[in-house]
Amino acid sequence: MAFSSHWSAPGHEATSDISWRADDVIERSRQRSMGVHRLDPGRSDPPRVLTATALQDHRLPMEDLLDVARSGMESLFLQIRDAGYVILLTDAHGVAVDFISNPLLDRELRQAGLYLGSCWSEETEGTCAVALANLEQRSITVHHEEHFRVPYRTLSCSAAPLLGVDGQVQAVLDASALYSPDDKRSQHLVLQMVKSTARLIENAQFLKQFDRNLVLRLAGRRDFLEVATEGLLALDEEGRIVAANQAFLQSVGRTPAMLTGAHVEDVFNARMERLLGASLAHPEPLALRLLHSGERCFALARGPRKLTPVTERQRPMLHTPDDKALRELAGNDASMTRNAQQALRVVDKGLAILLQGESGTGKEAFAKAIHEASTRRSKAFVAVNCAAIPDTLIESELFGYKEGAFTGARSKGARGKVQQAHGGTLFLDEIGDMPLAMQTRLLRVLAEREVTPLGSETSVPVDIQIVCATHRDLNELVANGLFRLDLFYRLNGVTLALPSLHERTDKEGLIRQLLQEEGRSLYARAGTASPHALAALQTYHWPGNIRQLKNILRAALALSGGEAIELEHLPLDIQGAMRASLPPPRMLSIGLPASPVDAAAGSERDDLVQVLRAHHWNITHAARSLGICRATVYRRMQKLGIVSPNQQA
Ligand SMILES: Nc1ncnc2c1ncn2[C@@H]1O[C@H](COP(=O)(O)OP(=O)(O)OP(=O)(O)O)[C@@H](O)[C@H]1O
Repeated sequence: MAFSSHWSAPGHEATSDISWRADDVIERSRQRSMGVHRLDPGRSDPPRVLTATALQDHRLPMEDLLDVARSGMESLFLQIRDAGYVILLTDAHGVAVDFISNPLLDRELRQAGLYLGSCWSEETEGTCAVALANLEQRSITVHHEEHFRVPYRTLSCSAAPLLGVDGQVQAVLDASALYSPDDKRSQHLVLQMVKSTARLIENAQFLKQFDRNLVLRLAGRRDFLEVATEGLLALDEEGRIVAANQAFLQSVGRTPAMLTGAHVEDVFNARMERLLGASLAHPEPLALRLLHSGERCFALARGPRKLTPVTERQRPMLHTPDDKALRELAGNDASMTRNAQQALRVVDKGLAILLQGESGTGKEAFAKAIHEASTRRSKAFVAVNCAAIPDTLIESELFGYKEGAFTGARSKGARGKVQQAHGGTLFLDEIGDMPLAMQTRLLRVLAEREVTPLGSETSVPVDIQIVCATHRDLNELVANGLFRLDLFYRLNGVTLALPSLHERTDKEGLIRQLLQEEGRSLYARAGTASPHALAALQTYHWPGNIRQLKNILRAALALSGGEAIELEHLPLDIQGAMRASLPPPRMLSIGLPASPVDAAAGSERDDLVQVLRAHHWNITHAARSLGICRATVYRRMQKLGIVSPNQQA
């Protein structure tokens, strides 16, 4: 097969490979859907849609690709949106990790399973384009009745795999329409567009991945070399092949394993010095010949990206993630630790971060800690509570206004919060409460990275990290038309769910830490609490989360005059919760005191029972909270006749 004719084809697939026929592939998949996966074609429910957190687990490993793929998806969407297409990018498991659509069709698309987070695999959905592009590593259209499941039989879906340099499917790009003509040939052009966008994304990803290598851009035709690269080869400084893109591998009929490590001089009739020389001088196409076939091709060499040498003076300016604040907030809680780790992975990647959690769970504190961990930490952290600003003021507050835009007290003009956050972080709290008109303006700022103050004709460039927070379910707001879907995509680059205080597994440590901090701030010494008071604080359900805990500790320390907090210094509902949580003593103890002489022992026993109960009878934890060793707790339990519930008959 001629090398150059290969490369002049729109995609890199071997189109003349007669063993591959889409109809056969679809038929085999339909048989598997029935016989192997045992699916019911008439089932009416749409595909499963992952929760925001589960979706994040699929998005995180693909961060780099998502970034590059976004541009390709947007340009494809612009070309075919008016024909009613939506664009999906799925990972290798068929999970839609990115999605672009017309928000007006949102409800209908969701019902059809075309949605962010939907799962398209042959095992669960039967024959569909995403699954087949993935399984067959080919581009394919699955049209109307070809879908296995009845609910999808109005859809037309064209999908192409994105292959990594190892030849494995990294993702699948798909364009789907809810309605289309019956004739499948109407989809031919769309399939070609999906295919060439997939190639563009693969190549852009390749160039990004190997920006520190010498890269040869190859094409069969000299004239198109600069505008339509086909083959890509990354070389190390000695001229060995580090990676090749799929188009090159297909053209020379090699697998990645066969080519990796080979020397470029064993592949082309060119000396490495000549290639290097070409990359350093101005880029002139080089005419090369492939040694194995004698075919001619043309190459442009791109030199490795120059790394700016680091001088001693510059070094302190370099970013080393400062995770101290995030670590402190995470404490010893597993889900907070995971949140902090994820935040550190995405910081400075240009992704918006969405924090979800009840009021007082520390969303703003977490947003500040993200700012501290970023390269932006020396710039402003600007917080805006979207729920607290009246609708009439929010526009000028966020975007600012030009002198003369208003009369009276506001006649002078002001920079909005977006501009104030330039170079730093903008924290948009209660984003779910932002009015729809403002959402549109915010979307424009995020897309165009510039802001136009009210009354002004000129826009100002802005560079901001966005962190948003909400206690509301944005998915539900989107479904009810109260939140723009496209803004939702822009904002939830990463979603982190902050646990409520009663869910935290390190509550005791957190209480002690805050007690110390509040004591130091009020009386310049660490605050303490009696075992009773500590147990009560741990038992309470804390509807107001950390903010409520801080306030109560502060008030209790004030009432105790800086001495150890006792139960009586705590609000009645906390005292009450403690008592209500105690089971009747009869259930817990044997050998009740028989005489008044034993009254003191009785109260000692009650105290110990309370602490044990607060720690769910975990002796280690109870011992730690009392500041004594486990053996002492056991000894006291024995002496006072306390038997833990799981040892009672
Ligand atoms: N892990 C933590 N350790 C210590 N203090 C914390 C922690 N998390 C939050 N706080 C403190 O708790 C209080 C409430 O936190 P914050 O204002 O960040 O909550 P929020 O979720 O943004 O609340 P809202 O939704 O009501 O705006 C603040 O005083 C904050 O400093």
